[in-house]
Amino acid sequence: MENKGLLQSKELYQYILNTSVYPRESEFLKELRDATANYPGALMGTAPDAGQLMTLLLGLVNAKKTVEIGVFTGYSLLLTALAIPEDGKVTAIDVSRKAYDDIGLPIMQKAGVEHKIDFVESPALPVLDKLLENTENEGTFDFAYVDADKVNYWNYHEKLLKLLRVGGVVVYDNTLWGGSVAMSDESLVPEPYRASRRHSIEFNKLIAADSRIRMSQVPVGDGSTVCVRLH
Ligand SMILES: C[S@@+](CC[C@H](N)C(=O)[O-])C[C@H]1O[C@@H](n2cnc3c(N)ncnc32)[C@H](O)[C@@H]1O
Ligand SMILES: O=c1cc(-c2ccc(O)cc2)oc2c(O)c(O)ccc12
Repeated sequence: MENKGLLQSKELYQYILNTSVYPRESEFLKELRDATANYPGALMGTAPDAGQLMTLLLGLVNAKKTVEIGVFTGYSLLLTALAIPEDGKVTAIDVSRKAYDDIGLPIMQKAGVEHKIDFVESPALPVLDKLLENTENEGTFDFAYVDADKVNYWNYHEKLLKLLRVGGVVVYDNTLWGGSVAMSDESLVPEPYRASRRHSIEFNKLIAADSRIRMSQVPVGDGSTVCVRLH
């Protein structure tokens, strides 16, 4: 497979996938990953090692009510739906449901988890605002996953902290943005990474200074920042 990781060698990343990730990956997740491989934008899918960390965290917090921003074909959505209980719910938000309908939905149905998914086709900010309009939603979400437009990560963070319960977890994907966040010379940054890079750098600074959360920057996949709401 192509090197989607940030480690010192492709071989080391492949070793981790082959030894620790793929043997434990659900057959439905593998099917979705394989089906996504030839779909336009395939590189955007959540990396399987980052997905495995999400599954671990969903279990640790006994996640039942969750929200996801950025679905694409649905790798992270499927692992969430598989991890939550039968009466759990994931509100899945994406500006377009085409990739989900083309690839993910039939696999969700086969996996028997479609009933746990509430897909909302919309930009995410107004959906979060709508959730917050209903004060009963405040502090009730166990888990959130953000894997969409980098420019809005901080806006998502402010709203998600209101929706999460104390002890709830939010995971932000792509926070190392292909390693570009640490490149001192802008001209060395590959063109596709340039536009979002400064947003990721700014977000990483803000989140590291946020006293409302406990956090860890984990170098799985393209960088996952794991945050726990403290109070
Ligand atoms: C990196 S992909 C998500 C990958 C997905 N988590 C997975 O595991 O395959 C990013 C997605 O975010 C969506 N997106 C971009 N901007 C958005 C916004 N403002 N609100 C909601 N979704 C958005 C895109 O349509 C795209 O499908
Ligand atoms: O172009 C990308 C690439 C990724 C990406 C890179 C490496 C990984 O291990 C995982 C994902 O993610 C993207 C993304 O989340 C996005 O919103 C746009 C583009 C890309």
